[in-house]
Amino acid sequence: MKIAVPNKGRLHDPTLDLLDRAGLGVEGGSDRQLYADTVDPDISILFARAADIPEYVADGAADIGITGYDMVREAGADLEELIDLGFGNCRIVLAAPQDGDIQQVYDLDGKTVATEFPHLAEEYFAEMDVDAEIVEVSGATELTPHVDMADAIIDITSTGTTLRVNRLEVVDEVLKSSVRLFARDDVAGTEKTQQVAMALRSVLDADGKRYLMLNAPQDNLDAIEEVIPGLGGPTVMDVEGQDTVAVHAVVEERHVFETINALKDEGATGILVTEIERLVD
Ligand SMILES: Nc1ncnc2c1ncn2[C@@H]1O[C@H](COP(=O)(O)OP(=O)(O)OP(=O)(O)O)[C@@H](O)[C@H]1O
Ligand SMILES: O=P(O)(O)OC[C@H]1O[C@H](OP(=O)(O)OP(=O)(O)O)[C@H](O)[C@@H]1O
Ligand SMILES: [Mg+2]
Repeated sequence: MKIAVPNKGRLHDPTLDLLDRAGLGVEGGSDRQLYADTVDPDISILFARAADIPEYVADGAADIGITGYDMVREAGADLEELIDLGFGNCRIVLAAPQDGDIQQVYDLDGKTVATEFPHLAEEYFAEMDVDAEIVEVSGATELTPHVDMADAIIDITSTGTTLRVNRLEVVDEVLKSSVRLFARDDVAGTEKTQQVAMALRSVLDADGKRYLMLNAPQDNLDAIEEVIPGLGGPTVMDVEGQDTVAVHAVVEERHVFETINALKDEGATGILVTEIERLVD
């Protein structure tokens, strides 16, 4: 099984970090390598440009891939989306100079739009029934309206800083994107793919959760259980030869502070809070 992973850019580090936390750490450095092994002998990594990953997976150079949804849509690749990995959140937007003539997409009939996403742009204007000329650029798209190359752009925004600095404003949203795990249809259902998906999901599920351990007086167990919020009932274990039970539970990080205070009030002792690396159901 080969997983295609961004070789550089902003998606590289978070992707390797996520694989590592999922127990699929990449062996050896990843600098400028094309292939790398993981700790699982059956799983290797193919490093590729984020934009090329959809095609590599579709063509069989890799089996599954991690990249932005925008990249998959731009490539027009027919891939199955398995998990939203929750990072690389951004929007592809139509943007035009602030206080200019372009107030809405329909103002672009007969006008020019610069973008690194010509395929998405074609689809978008076809859907809007607007006849705009699309100019493909390979970067610094935000400059083009100021050098009379284009009347508007279709580009990525997340914080909005780049648009603001370039005196552009959003006219319409074309696509919402985030980094996701994709698979070719014929491998989406295999056991190995499902195992990788489960491992990645277990890391996401553990995010923001804490493991709580404590000792509680046996006769106050009901009150103690009441205090521990949600996420499936706590695990209770007898402590031999004592009137005390050990209680373990998974708790949302944001509830830890109030929960500990409430537990103390109910007579809990030896309270331990630890991080959770993975949560497999
Ligand atoms: N500002 C951003 N905020 C959040 N996600 C982003 C942002 N810019 C890009 N992305 C996501 O990351 C993906 C890859 O962008 P990135 O800039 O890392 O690649 P790249 O431009 O090809 O890298 P490089 O220019 O170094 O080759 C995009 O397709 C998008 O899904
Ligand atoms: O809304 P913002 O938070 O400002 O982010 C948007 C910018 O981020 C990306 O560029 P990136 O930083 O990847 O540089 P690049 O053009 O070299 O890819 C994107 O192409 C935008 O220019
Ligand atoms: Mg970029």
